[in-house]
Amino acid sequence: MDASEDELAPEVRSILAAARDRSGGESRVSVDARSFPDAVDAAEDEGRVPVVAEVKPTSPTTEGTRADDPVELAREMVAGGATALSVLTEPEHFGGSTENLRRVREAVDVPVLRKDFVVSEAQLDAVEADVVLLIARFVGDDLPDLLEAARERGFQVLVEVHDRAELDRAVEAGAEIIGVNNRDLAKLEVDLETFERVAPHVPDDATLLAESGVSSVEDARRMRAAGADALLIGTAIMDGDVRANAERFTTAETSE
Ligand SMILES: O=P(O)(O)OC[C@@H](O)[C@@H](O)c1c[nH]c2ccccc12
Repeated sequence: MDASEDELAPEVRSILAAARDRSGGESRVSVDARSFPDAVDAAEDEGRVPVVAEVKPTSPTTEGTRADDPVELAREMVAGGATALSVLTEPEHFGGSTENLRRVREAVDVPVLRKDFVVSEAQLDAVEADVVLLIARFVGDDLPDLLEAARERGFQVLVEVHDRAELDRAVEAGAEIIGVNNRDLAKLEVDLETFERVAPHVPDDATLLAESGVSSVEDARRMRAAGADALLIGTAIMDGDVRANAERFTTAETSE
């Protein structure tokens, strides 16, 4: 463990340790990806706020587990206007699975993001997805190689950053889809100012996501005003009627 890992919340250290032990797929995947930037543009043209709705059965910061069929939840989210979906595949801390992702991607026609803690090339082969997440803080110096390895397989790549230094590394590596995570992985606390601080430095041609902590229509408007092309929303959509929740956020700029 390097020095910066000492600063991570214990839950996050446990997630990372588990991620390092996880095996990859049996053979190399080749993905015919649905374009995420095009889906974002289409939503925008139709007057909807581009929302990536997340199927997240549980998390270290959520109470309880939602046991509903992920496919049902996914369909409801799309019916509520979601532009894309994010599906947790991390099994031990988020209740996810690669099987959930496979089934969801088969059931909907929007782009689907694989939400996991991928730290090695072989893990990219665990399941097909339209977009795969790489977390700058966790992949460290391997970011350029993993980005390249993911693209060779046909994935689009969402690179998650939390501060200016990580953003610079993402841009340097050639990231085209960038997410600023409002949740600090050291303390697990959410602060929407994180996005506001980092967003002005993101190149204009990147597709920019605000991730985590968007819990109200006001938060959604605030992130959009700060430059978010799309919002990644989990808890606030998973809690209650997912269709109505998704609709509330996708219409945040056209409702009262
Ligand atoms: O539930 P929230 O606060 O709306 O957050 C969603 C998403 O941003 C969060 O689940 C997340 C952001 N980055 C991650 C990395 C791995 C697992 C999960 C995440």
